[in-house]
Amino acid sequence: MAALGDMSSSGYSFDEIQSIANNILTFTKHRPKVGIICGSGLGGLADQVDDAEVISYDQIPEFPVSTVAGHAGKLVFGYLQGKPVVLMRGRFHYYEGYPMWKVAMPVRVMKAMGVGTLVVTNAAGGVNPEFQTGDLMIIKDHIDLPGLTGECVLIGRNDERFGPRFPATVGTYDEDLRNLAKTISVELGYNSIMREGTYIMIGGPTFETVAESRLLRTFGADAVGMSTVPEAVVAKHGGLRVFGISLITDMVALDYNTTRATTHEEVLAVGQKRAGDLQKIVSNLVARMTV
Ligand SMILES: O=P(O)(O)O[C@H]1O[C@H](CO)[C@@H](O)[C@H]1O
Ligand SMILES: Nc1nc2[nH]cnc2c(=O)[nH]1
Repeated sequence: MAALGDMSSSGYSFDEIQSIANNILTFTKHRPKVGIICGSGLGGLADQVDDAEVISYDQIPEFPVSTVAGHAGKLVFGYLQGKPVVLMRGRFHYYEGYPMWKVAMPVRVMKAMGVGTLVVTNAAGGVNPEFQTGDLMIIKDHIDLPGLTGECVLIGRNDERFGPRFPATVGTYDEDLRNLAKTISVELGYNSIMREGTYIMIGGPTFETVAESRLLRTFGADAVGMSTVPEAVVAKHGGLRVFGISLITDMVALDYNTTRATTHEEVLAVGQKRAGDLQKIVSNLVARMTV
């Protein structure tokens, strides 16, 4: 194998991704069909995985490590509601200093392991003034702010085996899965907290100023965070079905008459309090999706 990461701007080659996936599969008997990426403080879903086999990221030579509180840095293989899954307890963020391709590299590894559906979860700030802390938002669409300004995850040489040079991103978030999640949330009595909207990715790690929050609202964003979009873009590029859901952990400040400032501790605390609702939706969704 060539030195890993030779193509520094575009990441691991197709063969390298295949080899990383094959290496990981030697640690587990499971063969996942659904990949789930857990957002900040939302890794508790892993406790519901049956027959779990856990691999630390630091056991996998080519994997980055999680450096953010609330991201444990483990791959969890097993069955969720009878479906073979792999969960990432801990994702990688651009602000940790990883190049964008590396942030989303695990999605290609998941695909190489046989995953056909990606579920992404995150903690996000509410930008839509009608939202409240603790709401859940099905992601209907996203705004790739880094991508629009030259930091798209697909920058670099393209290997058509990963996907086309100029991929469409319309319809990234699968409509059938979104409808199924809406049905499930009604059945579970979550309609009063369930929203649907547009997630905007900022690079972070700074939380938004008031002026920036106003700008994000003007752009049409309903929720803001520092993740998810590169993963969803790489998944769509590779032909995966994608479902995304945000837990609104705080409301951004849209006026200057506030002394309130978002902290990561607050994000984790709300995550701890409300993660159960998000986990119920995701586990019921996985139970009822075809794989
Ligand atoms: O998107 P996840 O990983 O849930 O994390 C969110 O929470 C952190 C900020 O508190 C940021 O990393 C933001 O993106
Ligand atoms: N305001 C805000 N809240 C968050 N909660 C989780 N991520 C974010 C973010 O990027 N901004």
